[in-house]
Amino acid sequence: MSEYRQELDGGGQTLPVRAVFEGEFVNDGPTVSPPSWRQRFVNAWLRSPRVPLWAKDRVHAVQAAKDLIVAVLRSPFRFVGAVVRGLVVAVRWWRSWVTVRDYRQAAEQSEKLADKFTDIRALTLFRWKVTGAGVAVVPTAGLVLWLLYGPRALWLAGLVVAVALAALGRQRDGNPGRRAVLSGPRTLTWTIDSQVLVDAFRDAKLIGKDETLRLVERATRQGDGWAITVDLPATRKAVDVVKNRDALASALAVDEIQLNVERVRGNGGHAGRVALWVADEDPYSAPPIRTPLLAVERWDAWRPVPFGTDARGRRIDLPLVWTSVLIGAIPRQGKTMAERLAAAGLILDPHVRLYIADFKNGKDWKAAEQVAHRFMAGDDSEYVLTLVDWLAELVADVQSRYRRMQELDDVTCPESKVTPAMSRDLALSMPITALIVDEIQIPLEDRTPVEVHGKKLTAGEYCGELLMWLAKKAPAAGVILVLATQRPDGKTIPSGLRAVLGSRFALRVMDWRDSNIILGEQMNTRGYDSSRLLPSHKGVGILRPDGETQAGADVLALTVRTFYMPNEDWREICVQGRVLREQEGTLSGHAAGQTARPVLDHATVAKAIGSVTADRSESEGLPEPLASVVDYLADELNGDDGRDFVPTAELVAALNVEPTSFGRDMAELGCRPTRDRVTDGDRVRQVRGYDLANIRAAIGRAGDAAIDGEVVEDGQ
Ligand SMILES: Nc1ncnc2c1ncn2[C@@H]1O[C@H](COP(=O)(O)OP(=O)(O)OP(=O)(O)O)[C@@H](O)[C@H]1O
Repeated sequence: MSEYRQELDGGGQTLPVRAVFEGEFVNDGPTVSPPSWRQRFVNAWLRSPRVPLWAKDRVHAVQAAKDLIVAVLRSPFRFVGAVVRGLVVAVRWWRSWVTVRDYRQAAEQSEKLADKFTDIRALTLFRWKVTGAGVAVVPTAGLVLWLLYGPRALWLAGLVVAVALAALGRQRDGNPGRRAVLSGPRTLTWTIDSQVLVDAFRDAKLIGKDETLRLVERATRQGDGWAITVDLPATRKAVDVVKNRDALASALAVDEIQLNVERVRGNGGHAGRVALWVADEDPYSAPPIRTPLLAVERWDAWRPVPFGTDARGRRIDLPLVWTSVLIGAIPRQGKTMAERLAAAGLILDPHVRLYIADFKNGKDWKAAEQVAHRFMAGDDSEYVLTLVDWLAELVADVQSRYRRMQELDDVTCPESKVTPAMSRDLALSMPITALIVDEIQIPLEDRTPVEVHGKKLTAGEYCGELLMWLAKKAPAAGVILVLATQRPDGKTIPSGLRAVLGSRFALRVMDWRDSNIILGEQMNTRGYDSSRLLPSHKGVGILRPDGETQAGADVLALTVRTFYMPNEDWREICVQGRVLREQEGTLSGHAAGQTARPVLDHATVAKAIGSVTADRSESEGLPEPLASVVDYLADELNGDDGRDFVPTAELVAALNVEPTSFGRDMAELGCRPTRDRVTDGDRVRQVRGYDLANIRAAIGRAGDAAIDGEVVEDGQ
């Protein structure tokens, strides 16, 4: 048998490695000894569903002990309460008995009260007599007992009666009439009496009248609130509970901001398992917490950046590398603060290159000037055009990165993605690069005409195109976008751009539509609607992270309150960022005093992003029905290898339009139908339809008209 020799890393030492034959089972690992009986017992104990949770876990054991002490301390009061309720029940029963209520009601219903009146009266009289006899007998019996056995017998008899009354008056499920009409605040009673929680789920219509919950983890104190995990009945879904959090909050009599509902996923969870956490009070009313970044000397941009805390006070970090972030809110809700928090982590990593564009033109970003490779603060068209240049520079950079990555060996660059080592290697020149834009709606809405690759566009549209390309392609090459907008409406931020921004953070907005625009479609129906956040909750928003957060890998979105970073802290971080860059020799561009503008070839960039004509045509600015046609044929209009004719019947069916008016509207836009042959299975037929070249020409005409119109408007 031949033997190969394998060299160990570094040591130069060689070890013989036996040849391995195909199909041979190889087990080179250390032999695993079977678990001892003790380990087996512990494993079985921990896994058994029959062993209660308190016997497995210290936290639950402590909670169970606390519950027991509370129950013991409360028991005398509960007993007295039950006796009083029993007495009330007994008196009510006696009253209805002595007045022969059932007989009387039956006679009333059958309208024979007059006939039965004498009988009823006689029976009432008789029952009063029995009552009188009872009243006479009971004290006499008591006296006899006392004389015969002394006072102890009386105590014993009293105890028996009290126990009987307590049994009669004990709180039972579905006992109408036993509950006070106004039972006072319901808050937190569910932590003691789980029936209250079941009732709340029923009241919120999350489970049916005959259904109940199964307790997975009893109520325990966690942070400043109570946590409990329950299983819903089969067929009921945890996502519905998340969705109808408000109804549950109402049923539990707490503000919805205090109620945190999460679906328990992965191992130990399933589609019907819900973890609830109810805060004792508004978790966001406490003073804000300062960013922990103040305490660190430097940060690694590859580590998620400390962003804020969730309602339970858990720290939530925001992963930034390989993704891009969109932050949206109405003014004065903490948008800039959130964006600066993301930026702070990047500033404290001297290997990160920063492009910072502040279209708010305030002092919020001023301090970052000393670390930024490119920096500007302003809001007129001149700045928008500068941003366009930056974007073009970034597109060219990303392309050059991909080209260079192809040439790198697999050890340095295992995939077409920048690695931490690559991003820090100055020779490779592929640092993590962040483009941070505040008030992105300003450049996106800018109407300055620009001509790119022979096409007329507005600067805003071109910005949108470039940003879209970057958001799609750049994160893997180490270029991150962090965009914040004050106007999160559908028109301002093109849907194509929104779709490719991985992480979203929505602070308070005006209505659920705006919230969906930031967080993604249908998010309000899944229970995430940032328009419901309170105006007083500055810095509180819904985070839809791209990747794992401390709340778990599978959490769709969570409410986060950002850390607080006033200007002095921000300045301190920027100063530290500069010191670090100076030490590492990574200070460049604007921060290093270089004012040279990038040398750009917009034609190459436009060609690279390829979509200037086609993507732009995605409905925006085009009249109907051309916009719908363009959306439907998007890929075919973009590609050269698609078909060049589309049958009218296909368009009419796909767009669900009336054929005659569709033909007329298309003709008005200069698109006349022609006849062409199409293959339908084995047959070749001649049908009416439109040449794609005609449609492209119509798009061009309509687009030019739109831009010309805008220029005239601007000029007025
Ligand atoms: N996490 C937070 N905790 C407490 N207060 C905060 C928090 N975040 C922001 N704020 C406060 O909210 C106010 C608005 O913050 P910021 O300037 O970031 O809002 P903005 O949405 O960027 O405003 P604009 O739309 O005017 O640019 C500030 O006074 C700030 O102190």
